[in-house]
Amino acid sequence: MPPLIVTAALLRKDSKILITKRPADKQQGGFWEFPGGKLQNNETPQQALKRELREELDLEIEVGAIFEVVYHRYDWGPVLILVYECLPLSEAIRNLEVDEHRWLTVEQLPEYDLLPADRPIIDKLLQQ
Ligand SMILES: Nc1nc2c([nH]c(=O)n2[C@@H]2O[C@H](COP(=O)(O)OP(=O)(O)OP(=O)(O)O)[C@@H](O)[C@H]2O)c(=O)[nH]1
Repeated sequence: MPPLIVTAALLRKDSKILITKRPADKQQGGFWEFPGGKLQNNETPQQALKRELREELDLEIEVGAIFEVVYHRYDWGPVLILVYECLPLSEAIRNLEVDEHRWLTVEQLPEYDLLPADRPIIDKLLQQ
């Protein structure tokens, strides 16, 4: 089975990174993650990220360089996660499709239950 292509934003502000909590009723609900989502139809990854951040958080972003690519097999199938460096273009965030959001230092990330596929991303951040 080909992997599900997913985009995720490494959104940085004042040396902190944004994580969001998946709603309980969603697949893998209750886990924290880097905001983003699946690629739709003809979208580029950058377009998908911008759309997802708008839908989930009412936030406009600038998408920068790729930070990491993660291949992970869940029991329901594989995902390929494209993680991009991103910057917020405004201050306010609304929890439209997420339960909560937090700005964390890299050191705080391991204290949160992030999705299993995100482990290599956290490790890379900790190494830098
Ligand atoms: N956005 C995001 N997805 C992740 C991360 N890590 C990870 O394993 N995933 C997986 O990638 C998939 C993303 O799907 P999603 O359900 O969030 O995407 P979406 O918003 O387009 O979904 P929907 O339109 O069905 O609600 C999920 O299976 C999720 O488990 C992450 O850090 N960020």
